[in-house]
Amino acid sequence: MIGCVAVASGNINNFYKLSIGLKRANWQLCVVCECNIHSLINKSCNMSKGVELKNPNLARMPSDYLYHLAINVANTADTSDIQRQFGDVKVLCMGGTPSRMRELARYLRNELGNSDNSEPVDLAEAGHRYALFKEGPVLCASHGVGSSTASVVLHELLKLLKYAKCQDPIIIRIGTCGGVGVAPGTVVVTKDAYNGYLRNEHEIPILGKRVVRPAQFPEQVIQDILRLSKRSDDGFDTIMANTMSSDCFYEGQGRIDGAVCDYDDAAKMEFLKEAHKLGIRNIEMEATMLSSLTLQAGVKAADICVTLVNRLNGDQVEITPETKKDYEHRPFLIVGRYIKALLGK
Ligand SMILES: O=P(O)(O)O[C@@H]1C[C@H](O)[C@@H](CO)O1
Ligand SMILES: O=c1cc[nH]c(=O)[nH]1
Repeated sequence: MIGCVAVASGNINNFYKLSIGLKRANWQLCVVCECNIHSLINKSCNMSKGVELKNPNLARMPSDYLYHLAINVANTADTSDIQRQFGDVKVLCMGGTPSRMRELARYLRNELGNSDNSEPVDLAEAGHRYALFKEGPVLCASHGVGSSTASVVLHELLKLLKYAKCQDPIIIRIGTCGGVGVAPGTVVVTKDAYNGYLRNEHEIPILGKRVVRPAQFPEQVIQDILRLSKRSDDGFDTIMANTMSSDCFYEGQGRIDGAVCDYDDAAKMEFLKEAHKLGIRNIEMEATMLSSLTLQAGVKAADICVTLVNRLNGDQVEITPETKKDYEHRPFLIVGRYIKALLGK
């Protein structure tokens, strides 16, 4: 019955997304009322409270060692110690480098009115892979470069949020990217995430099979973020757009300045223009995985990235360290405001 609604609309893509969504929750009522994938995502987000991960195996594990974070959940039946340490978390911020995440933790400390002057403590230091800082109800975690490193820490952080019984947490990536037809320094809040085949989906091999999952971010969150950003106040544009995510910074993003390249500049430009036609205004390396994994987990998420270069004009990131620092700070402003509004500060 529900399948008929989507097929009759003539949009197979939506039908496929709905059928995946239906596996995740009882959405019958929503589908009858409205057959729009974005409103469904938003409704699914509004419905969840604690983090209910759809992995039945977790319930059978007496303990769980979050290996890359070096955090031990010694007793999954009684996680009171984890709840004491992380139970108040409302926002998980993620970004590539440990130093930027430390910087963000410092910035948010100030914004949230905490006068503590001590150095933020890396709670995942013993894992020697990622950095994890906590500033009140905000976690700031580094994820490395690309979906493969980011997905490892995201799986573990989602489990941490579940064990800590965090209520309605949101995960926000704060990153850098290449722009497609927008001025460097523009902040892009991702709507739909496209993979390197220019498909709005996340594709991964699982058990030897090609698994394809939807890759969108909840529009309500995007609108809330955009409402708090104005060019006249900020001095830069913050826009909603689609994002392409690649598994490689060089060939995967159509650069001609990698160690190898067997296409020419014209082919690169044709590809970038094709991406632009799809509403893609930035290219980074995590959005499809982040949107897809958080959708599967039923946790709200957003991706806020500043463009360092306009790829229609070139491949090299040539901005000065000062400009880079200034640009990297822009998503901090946006996310800081959003977090303050979320926490009612
Ligand atoms: O969050 P960051 O700025 O590290 O993310 C982008 C996407 C890749 O991970 C990396 C490539 O330089 O930067
Ligand atoms: O062009 C760019 C710049 C930053 N990060 C990317 O992934 N691509």
